[in-house]
Amino acid sequence: MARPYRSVLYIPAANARAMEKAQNLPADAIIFDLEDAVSPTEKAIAREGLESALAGDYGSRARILRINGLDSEWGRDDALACGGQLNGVVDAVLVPKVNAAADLDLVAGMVPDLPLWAMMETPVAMLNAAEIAAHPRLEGMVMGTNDLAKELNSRFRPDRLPMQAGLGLCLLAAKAHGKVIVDGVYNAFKDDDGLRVECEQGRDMGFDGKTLIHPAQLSIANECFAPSETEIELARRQIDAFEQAMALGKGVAVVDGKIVENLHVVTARKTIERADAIAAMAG
Ligand SMILES: CC(C)(COP(=O)(O)OP(=O)(O)OC[C@H]1O[C@@H](n2cnc3c(N)ncnc32)[C@H](O)[C@@H]1OP(=O)(O)O)[C@@H](O)C(=O)NCCC(=O)NCCSC(=O)C[C@H](O)C(=O)O
Ligand SMILES: [Mg+2]
Repeated sequence: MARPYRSVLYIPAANARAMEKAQNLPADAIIFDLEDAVSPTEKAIAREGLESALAGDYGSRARILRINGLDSEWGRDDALACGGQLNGVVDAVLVPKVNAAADLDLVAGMVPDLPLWAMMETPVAMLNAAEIAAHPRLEGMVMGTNDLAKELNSRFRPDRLPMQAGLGLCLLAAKAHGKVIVDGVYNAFKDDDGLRVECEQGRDMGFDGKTLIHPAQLSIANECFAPSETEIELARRQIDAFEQAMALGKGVAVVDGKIVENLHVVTARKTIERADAIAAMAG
């Protein structure tokens, strides 16, 4: 059963209180951030505190550590820590500003045992999305829409029109290679309506979930990226109707006036699997 990634919460790795609090927050995954959310003066101290902080009880929440880039003065030590003392308390390593598959090779060499994730947040990464997604150590992609907007000199719009090309290229690449992909953050963390619009857009495009910056954003992401009761009920009826049609020697069923073929049953089964995985996580 695939693990859900509806809500992926960033926490600055220098914020001990927030890291402890997260052990009881309803996030599917947590990104402990050593990069942008931690000031240069705190980076080494934050890294040193992670071994005990991450050994806390995070339950079934995936613990993903975002390291600094290898071109920074901290990145190499971050990566070596993931391959050393943090191995065992980290579930995956998130590499910022990946431009090409070769960037992942460098981290893979320093972190032999953990799955890698890639921040997709530069124009060249959008153009190289297919080779990045194909990397054998890559488990998932995270859209970095703030950095991408900065690089593109694009504006933030509710419809995210300027982002669509990049989002689409990364989605296609992730899906083609069977990798997880989560959408970028919504900066206005007190604007629930705006967050919901962006979650629904990302969900409808095919993203697995959304990265978040504040606990107040969790419930909306969890709701939007989970199958609704109506969708689960429809999926069950589609499966039943198709099985009955097959038993009668037919290849097609009709539910609520719409055709149901084998491919729709595949989607219906995925809906039920997602609902079961979410229920298993909650239980
Ligand atoms: C945005 C914040 C700085 C706001 O913090 P604050 O003013 O402290 O918020 P609150 O007072 O409302 O906090 C209430 C309680 O919730 C806890 N809290 C806050 N944020 C988090 C969190 N992210 N995880 C867990 N817990 C959190 C506070 O500790 C309060 O607890 P209590 O004391 O018990 O009341 C802050 O939310 C924050 O720092 N968010 C994360 C920012 C971050 O990580 N940014 C970097 C990642 S985004 C990025 O880089 C995008 C990407 O790369 C791109 O390019 O797009
Ligand atoms: Mg970024």
